Amino acid sequence: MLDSKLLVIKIGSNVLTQENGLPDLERMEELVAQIQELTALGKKVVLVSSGAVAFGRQTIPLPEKLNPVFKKQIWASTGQIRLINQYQNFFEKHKQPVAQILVTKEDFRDRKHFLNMKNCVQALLSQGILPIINENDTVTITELMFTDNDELASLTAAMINADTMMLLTNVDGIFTGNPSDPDSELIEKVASKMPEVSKYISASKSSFGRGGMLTKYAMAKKSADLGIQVVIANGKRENVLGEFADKTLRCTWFEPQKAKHGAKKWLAHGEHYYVGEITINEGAKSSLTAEVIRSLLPIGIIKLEGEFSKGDILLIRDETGHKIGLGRAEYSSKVANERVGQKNQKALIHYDYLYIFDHD
Ligand SMILES: Nc1ncnc2c1ncn2[C@@H]1O[C@H](COP(=O)(O)OP(=O)(O)O)[C@@H](O)[C@H]1O
Ligand SMILES: N[C@@H](CCC(=O)OP(=O)(O)O)C(=O)O
Repeated sequence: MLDSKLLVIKIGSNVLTQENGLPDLERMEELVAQIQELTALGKKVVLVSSGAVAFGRQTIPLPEKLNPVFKKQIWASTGQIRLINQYQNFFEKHKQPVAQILVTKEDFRDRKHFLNMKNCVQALLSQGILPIINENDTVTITELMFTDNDELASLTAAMINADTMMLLTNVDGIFTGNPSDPDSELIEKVASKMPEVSKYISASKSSFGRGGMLTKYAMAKKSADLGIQVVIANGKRENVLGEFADKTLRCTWFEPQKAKHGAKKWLAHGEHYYVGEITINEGAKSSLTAEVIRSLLPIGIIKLEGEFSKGDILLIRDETGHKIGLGRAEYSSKVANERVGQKNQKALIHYDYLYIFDHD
């Protein structure tokens, strides 16, 4: 494990609930105390916490047949108050001010929104205030939803250039089979050149979780590729954060790759957020996938689809339709359409705002 200065800690619903579904306030208070110990060591922490729905469900009984969307909205909106109140009470005992940030997927799509959010988190951290982030569950329904808070944590870690992301759940990490099966072993390290470990992961979830281990794995892998070390560990474990700081923690650790710079990290998560699509010719493809990557000029573009503005994310495909990367538009689709295929035109995607997918 590597040293850490700025970390995103994600706490899953299961960590904060007991088996009977009631909030596990003792655990929550413990984790708050441990976060304070990390802060005392000079580390900066951003918390991504689930638990709103689980806390709401406990206090607001609803008829079985009520529309599930309404149920989620009612439990999330009532539960989030309880969740954040508990955090505030526990952190107050350590004289630690906290802030609540509720976000949607839209906030990560638009680069201006994204930068506003990033600046806000940084401003809070610079004043010694601990941000607690959750999804704004009352307005995010279906396609507006994050897969789960593991995705939100991973976007947050990329946004603030965190060096570490910890996903705290109710198992010690990724096992070679069902974690409750005594023959299953914990996978302690995941490196980029290792064979896929996703084959071990079943779609089963713990009782109150949303995404399951598969999204945790996918998000951990993506973050590690961007240069962020990732730890999947058991948030129910005594002194989990202390052991992390001492580098003695039993967990699954994802080795980070060479760090990518900020804008590329934003783009790397843009696969679900692109507004337009461009198809490029073979010459442009070899130039973009070469060792020394160049900007994408209109001469290499064959086709443009969708209406986009300057700053929007575009998906890049080759002539066979294969997705090869993402980039940020330097100008609108209106201007781009006038320049397609032409020589001596300004790049539609600048090198600094280009993210090429790993190709096999
Ligand atoms: N190979 C595996 N190793 C570890 N956990 C697994 C594996 N396959 C499935 N899981 C399940 O993933 C669950 C954790 O994911 P999830 O329910 O989303 O938790 P959280 O609420 O903390 O986000 C574990 O409780 C476990 O049941
Ligand atoms: N935003 C939701 C959390 C959804 C979620 O991703 O839960 P989990 O899989 O436990 O991290 C809530 O606060 O209830």
